[in-house]
Amino acid sequence: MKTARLIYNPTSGREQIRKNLAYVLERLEQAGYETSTHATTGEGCAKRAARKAGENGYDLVIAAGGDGTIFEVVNGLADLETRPNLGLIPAGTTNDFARALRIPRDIEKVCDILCGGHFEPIDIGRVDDRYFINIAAGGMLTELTYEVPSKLKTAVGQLAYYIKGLEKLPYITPRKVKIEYDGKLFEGEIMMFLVSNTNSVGGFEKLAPDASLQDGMFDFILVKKLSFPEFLHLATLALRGEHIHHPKVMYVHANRIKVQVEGDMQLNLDGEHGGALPAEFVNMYQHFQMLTPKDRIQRR
Ligand SMILES: Nc1ncnc2c1ncn2[C@@H]1O[C@H](COP(=O)(O)OP(=O)(O)OP(=O)(O)O)[C@@H](O)[C@H]1O
Repeated sequence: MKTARLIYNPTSGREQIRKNLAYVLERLEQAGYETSTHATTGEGCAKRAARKAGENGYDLVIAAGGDGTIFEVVNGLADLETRPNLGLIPAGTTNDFARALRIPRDIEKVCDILCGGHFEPIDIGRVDDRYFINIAAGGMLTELTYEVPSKLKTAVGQLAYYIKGLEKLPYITPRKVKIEYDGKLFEGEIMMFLVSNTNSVGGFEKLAPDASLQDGMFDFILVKKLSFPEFLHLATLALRGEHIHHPKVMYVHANRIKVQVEGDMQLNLDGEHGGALPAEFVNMYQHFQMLTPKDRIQRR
């Protein structure tokens, strides 16, 4: 019999996951998995539980929660020589990664995917000894994902990010950077940068419109210095995926990106605080096998 470890965050999103546990376990059993569960208790718990599951030889590790839970699970497993397959139950507020993989929130459909046996290889990103699955970002507004209080997210969902964002807009200033990417160089003042592994970031589905999870490349987006009205215009273009043609935006594909900054800039990794820059981002080609919908359209 195959073995699965279901690691879930009982506080994710609107706290639905616990109610669905019995159903999920029954479906996994029918699909031939002997499954055990682990409820996380706080920061770092999902990472430790995933690591242990990997070391104990589980065939499948399922992360149930928001992007933060998946981030921890991936970080617990990524540097193991033999890694279990990954499954995902989206139960967070934004669920960018699940959205990128076209994994719905409906629990029956999620179980169809978990039990369907359709695996796809996926890339992940590495920064020093840490990993990310969705996005690494620095600069303007990128700190929002970990500054928004969990209670506010539970109450109003994604709107919480926009409320906090408006509060911060007047305090934003550009930063001087030196960026090396696949042998090329950019030097100048920027508002923000995004190193994206998927096309779905912060609830914007078209922020990195060409991103593929299987090509060994990041979509690298850089927003150069701009005025407040220019920024607002850019934000509206971003909703339609048209920002990449804006003259103040640089959009390239790269496998390895090194960012150095003058002064302080904090790093955001998959929505969590990732320390301060400088940093080097490396794409780890098809590092995991992941359960995905059979009819998912593959890019590039
Ligand atoms: N039992 C718990 N009580 C409080 N916090 C927890 C618990 N278990 C995990 N956490 C914290 O929750 C964070 C991850 O939350 P998660 O991403 O799953 O949900 P979310 O914040 O609702 O969703 P999203 O990231 O999509 O906005 C973890 O990094 C961890 O610090």
